[in-house]
Amino acid sequence: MTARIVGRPPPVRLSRHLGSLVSPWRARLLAVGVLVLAAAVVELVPPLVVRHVIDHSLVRGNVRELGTAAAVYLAAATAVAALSAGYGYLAATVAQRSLAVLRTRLFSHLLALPTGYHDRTPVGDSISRTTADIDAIDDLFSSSVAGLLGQVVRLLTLAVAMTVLSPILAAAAALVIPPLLLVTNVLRRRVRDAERATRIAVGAVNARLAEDLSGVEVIRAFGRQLSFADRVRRALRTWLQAGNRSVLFNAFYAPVLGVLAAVVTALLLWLGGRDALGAFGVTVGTLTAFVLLFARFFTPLVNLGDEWQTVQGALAGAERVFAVLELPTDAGGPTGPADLAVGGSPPAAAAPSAPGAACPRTRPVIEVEDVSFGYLPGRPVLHGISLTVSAGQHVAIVGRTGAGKSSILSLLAGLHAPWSGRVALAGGDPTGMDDGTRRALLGYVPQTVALFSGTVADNITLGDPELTAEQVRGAARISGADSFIEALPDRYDTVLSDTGRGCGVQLSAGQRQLLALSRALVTEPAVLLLDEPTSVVDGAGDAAFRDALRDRVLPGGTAVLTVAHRLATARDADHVLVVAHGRVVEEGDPSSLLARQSRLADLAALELAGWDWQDQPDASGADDGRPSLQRSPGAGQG
Ligand SMILES: Nc1ncnc2c1ncn2[C@@H]1O[C@H](COP(=O)(O)OP(=O)(O)OP(=O)(O)O)[C@@H](O)[C@H]1O
Repeated sequence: MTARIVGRPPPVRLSRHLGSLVSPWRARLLAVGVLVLAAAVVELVPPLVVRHVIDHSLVRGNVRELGTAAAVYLAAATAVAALSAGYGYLAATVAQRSLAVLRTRLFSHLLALPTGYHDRTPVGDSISRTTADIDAIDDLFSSSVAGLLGQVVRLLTLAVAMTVLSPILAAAAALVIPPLLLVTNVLRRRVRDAERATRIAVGAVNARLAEDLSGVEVIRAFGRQLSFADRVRRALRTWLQAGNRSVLFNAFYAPVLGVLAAVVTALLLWLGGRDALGAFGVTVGTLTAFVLLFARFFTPLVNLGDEWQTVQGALAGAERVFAVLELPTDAGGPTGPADLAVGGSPPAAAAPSAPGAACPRTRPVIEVEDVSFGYLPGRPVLHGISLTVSAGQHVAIVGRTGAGKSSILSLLAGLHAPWSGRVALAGGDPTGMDDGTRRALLGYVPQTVALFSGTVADNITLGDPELTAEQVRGAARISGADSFIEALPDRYDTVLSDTGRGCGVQLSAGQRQLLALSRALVTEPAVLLLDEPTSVVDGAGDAAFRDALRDRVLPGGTAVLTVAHRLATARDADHVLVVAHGRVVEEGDPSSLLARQSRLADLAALELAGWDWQDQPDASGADDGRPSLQRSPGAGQG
């Protein structure tokens, strides 16, 4: 499945997403609305008190009412402050809770997205969406949303109050509306575009940082610090330019509104000064109160302008977050193995002591039937591949670099779906398995080992509490990891750093591979997919693992499919497939293949002579999988 983020979701989806995000906190939001409305209404009281003081107390010399007026003024102002604090607090709690949910939902969704999405999306970009883009929404939700809501309600109540106070003054003030709408619309679009560009630039910078920092050893070893720093500087410059555009457009908004407000206020005062309003019954007090209300009317507008950048940044961030959430995941409903467990036992419980004991010897556990597949449309890398592996059988795939060996394993691991043909593990589609079935059924060692922060045991169990210390040790003994783990400071409780960096203990590449093997073995799976699992383990370690596989894993009924790095692995297998250019070009049992003139025999002869057959790319298209003569560095003469 091709999962790509194309463009942005239509605005209606954005509001639907944001709505569904906060909907669990409807009651709190309702309380926020009520408090906002109450604050906006109470806020009308101070100007009306001023009008009363001018028209009734000062003009008529009735100073005794001033004390009451002052008390009402103070009470109203205090009530507004209290109500604002109340709705601000409630809105912030809704923001924090809903964004915590959003972060978790986004991360879970990222984990469930098709492998193809992660193949094409830099890790830094995904990190940027889960952190910086949600932070942008957080900025709006936590600190601004209640304020913004308050400003909008305040605008409406002030507009109503001004109209009620003096329709003629309100009509004069309404002259400000057309230029106001024009300015707002132009700046809104500009700031939104700039914020969108900013969010994309932040994603690009994060992607570059993640990539460069994970390759820091290469950069330093090759003396390329300056050039890589320059690449980051260029990405940062794009971010800065987008940010500057947003700030620039935003900076214009408040001053332009200030000028518009001043023009209308001056007009009102000018009309008042020429006594042009007396005919309409506009008193000095009404004019004063109106001007005060009008000034207040502009305060929320200016405040809205100040928050414009935050709002547009949050909307641009929300677009990127929801664009990912709208991508379909791989989980197409559990379609577990049809009848992995003979006699109906669940696969997890089927093999308490011997790996794969649940599978009958004769039926294929791994099935690949006439499969074609590619990562990019129109560029197939596998053509009509077929293979089967039965319980207790070991099949090895050999072939040169880029032949398509790992692609076969990744289809079987359910990381990709085939274009055509059928892939099945114990009769089930590996892309649709639920987690429990997958865990019971499949042990997979990919070519690149990923370790996570945590202890050695955590890395073997991947945090599965069902696995016992005895099972962990058992798996490590089979893989050969047990001996080096026992030598670590806290044995199985030794804390590892995720990538061999950081504060934990660092492992060698070979030790990491043995740990990955233990991880694959610990659930005693019915299927083992091993992609060059001992390629950087020394010869003795490789031989020990091959022995353990033969003596302790295969007899339990586990079906093993190995991409062989060394031909010794292929020799040990029950069946060998030679793959070239995405096709099976030869297959058979290794001893008969080696006994006659075959591609496997050619490869064996070359390996014996010290020629590295595997590291030669399978890209020329000219050969048919027969080895070319390339001597491996440091290899001895045969
Ligand atoms: N994630 C991917 N996206 C696009 N193309 C890919 C991807 N992974 C592999 N390919 C391409 O698919 C082809 C087969 O790759 P694959 O990794 O299956 O080969 P391989 O035989 O396992 O090679 P090696 O021995 O080097 O591991 C190669 O041409 C490679 O460029």
